[in-house]
Amino acid sequence: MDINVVNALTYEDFVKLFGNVVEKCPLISAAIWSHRPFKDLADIEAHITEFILSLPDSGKEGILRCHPDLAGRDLQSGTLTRESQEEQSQAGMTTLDSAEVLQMYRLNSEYKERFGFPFVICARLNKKADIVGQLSERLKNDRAVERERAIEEVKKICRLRLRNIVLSDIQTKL
Ligand SMILES: NC(=O)N[C@H]1NC(=O)NC1=O
Repeated sequence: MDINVVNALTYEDFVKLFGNVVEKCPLISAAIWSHRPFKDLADIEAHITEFILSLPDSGKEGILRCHPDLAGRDLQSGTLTRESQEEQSQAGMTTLDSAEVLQMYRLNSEYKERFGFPFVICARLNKKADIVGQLSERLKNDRAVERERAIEEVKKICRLRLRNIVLSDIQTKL
């Protein structure tokens, strides 16, 4: 994908294309559009990171709360975003047996009860066993540490989603 094509996009098309690089947070792409022209994809990523890190803790937690649970209700009812569906599928979350679904439900609930936001991890970079292990492990963190840890995962998810957009045909997404 040519960065000049991206830089020529209207904000409507830019948000349509990049609006879900951070799950259900199109506000972020709408905000960084004004930083055009971008040098390259890494520059877009840097602006997204800068925006996220500039938020107060409540804003960062708001971003986390826009994420669906792994193997949660949205997956069961088929209401995940296309990106999240692909990611959860790659991590093996769509083929859990009923005992594993129950285990995820319990751990996700415990996590949300403790922190007030859902457990977020870059599913593409983790297999099923790693996700369960990390979920149990990160439950031990204190809230501030865990908030930053989860935001790091949001950045990883964002990087891979951006890369996916570049590799695919821009026209098919507009
Ligand atoms: N809760 C959570 O981590 N959700 C996600 N992770 C990921 O890679 N895609 C998601 O939707």
